[in-house]
Amino acid sequence: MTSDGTPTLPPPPPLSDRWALFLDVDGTLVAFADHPGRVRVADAVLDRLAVLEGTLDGALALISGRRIETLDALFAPHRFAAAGLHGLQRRRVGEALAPPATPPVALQAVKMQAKTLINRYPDALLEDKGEAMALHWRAMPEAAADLQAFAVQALTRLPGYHLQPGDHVVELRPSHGDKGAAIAAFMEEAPFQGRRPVFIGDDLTDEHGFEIVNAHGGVSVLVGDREGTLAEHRLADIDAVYAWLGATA
Ligand SMILES: O=P(O)(O)OC[C@H]1O[C@H](O[C@H]2O[C@H](CO)[C@@H](O)[C@H](O)[C@H]2O)[C@H](O)[C@@H](O)[C@@H]1O
Repeated sequence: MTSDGTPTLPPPPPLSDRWALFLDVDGTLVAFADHPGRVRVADAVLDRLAVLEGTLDGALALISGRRIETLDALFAPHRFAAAGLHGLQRRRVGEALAPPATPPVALQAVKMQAKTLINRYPDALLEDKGEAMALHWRAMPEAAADLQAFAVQALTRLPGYHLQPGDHVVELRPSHGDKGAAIAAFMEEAPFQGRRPVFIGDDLTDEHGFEIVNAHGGVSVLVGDREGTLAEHRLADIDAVYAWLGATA
């Protein structure tokens, strides 16, 4: 039972090779670190994902807030099917990645102002993701209020943009697309089409994915114990994800 009195969610059923597997990255496949560049995917996890991609006939995709270019570096030498920037980017397996879009001039100005603000908080971080940007305070929680207020104010100068709250982070990203839309698009195509989707994620942005997967009669899995989720199953932590995937990290 959670603190608000709702029943604890059950664990997901065992993975079937007839399913389509969609995986969030930070907080699901990799443990959090103070800096986005300091995470690492364990070799055992990489190896297991490569095996699963084969047993699922290619129906495996990473669904992340990071850019796909960053995912390719993290998961090298593998290049999995992926959605990046919370669904703004999407790449099928074996496909070349579309060149990055030019960020709007207004976003460049916001990034410059964010740099000035970040200078007051040496352990906070501006992550420049091209068309999107993230303000991180994991290593400096006292910066949270100022960074969130800055993002709310900056949003008024960014038509077509959306404020994406996350785990010790607030992001400004183009409003079109989300993780659910990316999963739905994969489900329209081989090798995902006709399979039962399963999506595992931990953060608020993953709720879009849970909603779509539920609508497809799939298996939605929250990592951790956040309240108010649409997920119908739960794994306690990253180690439980590894165990469910059959990866020994
Ligand atoms: O959708 P995800 O794959 O979960 O990506 C969400 C964001 O993850 C990264 O930030 C988070 O992880 C960092 C590294 O552990 C951590 O320092 C930060 O506090 C977390 O919010 C990434 O930096 C973002 O770009 C992603 O959108």
